[in-house]
Amino acid sequence: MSINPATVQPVSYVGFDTITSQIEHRLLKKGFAFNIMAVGQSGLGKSTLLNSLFSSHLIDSATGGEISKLPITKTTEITVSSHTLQEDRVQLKVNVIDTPGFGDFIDNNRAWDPIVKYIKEQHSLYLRKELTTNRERHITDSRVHALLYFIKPNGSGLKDLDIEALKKLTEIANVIPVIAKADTLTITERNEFRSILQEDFIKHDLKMYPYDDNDLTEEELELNKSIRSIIPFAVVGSETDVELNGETFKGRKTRWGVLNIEDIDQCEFVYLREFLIRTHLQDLIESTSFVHYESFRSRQLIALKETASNRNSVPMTQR
Ligand SMILES: Nc1nc2c(ncn2[C@@H]2O[C@H](COP(=O)(O)OP(=O)(O)OP(=O)(O)O)[C@@H](O)[C@H]2O)c(=O)[nH]1
Repeated sequence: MSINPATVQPVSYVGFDTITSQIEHRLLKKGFAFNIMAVGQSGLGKSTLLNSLFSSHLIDSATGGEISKLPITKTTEITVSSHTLQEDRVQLKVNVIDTPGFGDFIDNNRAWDPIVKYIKEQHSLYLRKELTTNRERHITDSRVHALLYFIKPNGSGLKDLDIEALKKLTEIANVIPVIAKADTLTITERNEFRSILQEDFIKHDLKMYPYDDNDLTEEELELNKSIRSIIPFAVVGSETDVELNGETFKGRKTRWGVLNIEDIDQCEFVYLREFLIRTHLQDLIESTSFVHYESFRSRQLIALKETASNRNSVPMTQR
C-alpha cells in the first residue's frame, strides 16, 4: 500500500510549531543590522537628517542608554558610524554611511564614482563571504540597504548631475529620493516640486524604491502605491531643541515661524522614518541582493545581445 505523505498526520505532538519562536530567539540573539547611506550635493543637510532620523532612539551600546551623537563635519570622504537602537527586546544596529557632497568640484563629471565603487565593493565582499567554503555562521553585512538621495529644493527639477548620478545609483541600490531642506519651500511649492520630480523620474526611467513584486499582497501593493505618491519625501532635519509654548522639540525657525520636524503637517520626516524602519526595513535588506542581481542580469543580457549582433554583422563567408 502506498502512503500519501500529504495525508500523514503526526501520531503525537512533535513540536515543529515552535519553529517560529526558535527563529525569533535566534534573530534576537544575533540582532539586526541596517546600513543607510546619504548622497547628494554638499550642504543639503545629509549629516543633519541622518542624525535627526535616529537621534531620539539611539543608545550607545557600550554605555547602555546614552545618546550617541554623530559628529557633524563637512563630508570629504565616505565615513561609516555605527549606532545601536533598542526597543523592547530588539536591538538594531544602524550603520550610517555619509558620502562626499556632489557639485563641489570644478569638474563634477563622474562625481558618483567613489560611491558606486563603495556600494559594489561591499556587495562583492558579502558575496565572497557567503560563497566561501569555510563560511562563517554569521556574516557581517556591510552592504548598503538604503540610499537616501538628497535633491536641492530649487523648484525646477532634476539637474543633469542628479540624472547621471541617479542612473548609476538606481542600478545598484535601493534609492529613496528626498527633497532636502523642505522648510525653504511652502507646502504648495513642495507639492508642485514633487510632481515635477516624479515626472522627471518617469522621463529618465529612474526606478526608485519601493518596487512592486509578483509576490506582494494587495495590501502591500496599496501601501507601496501610497508611499510612491509622496516620494520624494519633503524633509527637514534639525538637531537643535526649540521651545514653543512650553514644549521642547527638534525644530527650525523658518520665515513662517517655528517648524517641528516631527509634526506631520509641517514636513514628511516622520513618514520617511516610518517607511524606513517600521514598514520596509526587512524588504530593503532583502531587496539589496535583488537589485544587484537585476543589474548583473541586465548587463549580461546587453553583453549577450552585443555578442549576437556582432556575430550577425560578420559576413557568412567569414564565419
Ligand atoms: N533650512 C534648513 N537647513 C538645514 C537643514 N538641514 C541642515 N541644515 C543646515 O545646513 C547646513 C549643512 O548641513 P549638513 O548636515 O552639514 O549638510 P551636508 O549635506 O551633510 O554637508 P556636507 O557634509 O558638506 O556634504 C547646516 O548649517 C545645517 O544646520 C534643513 O532641513 N533645513
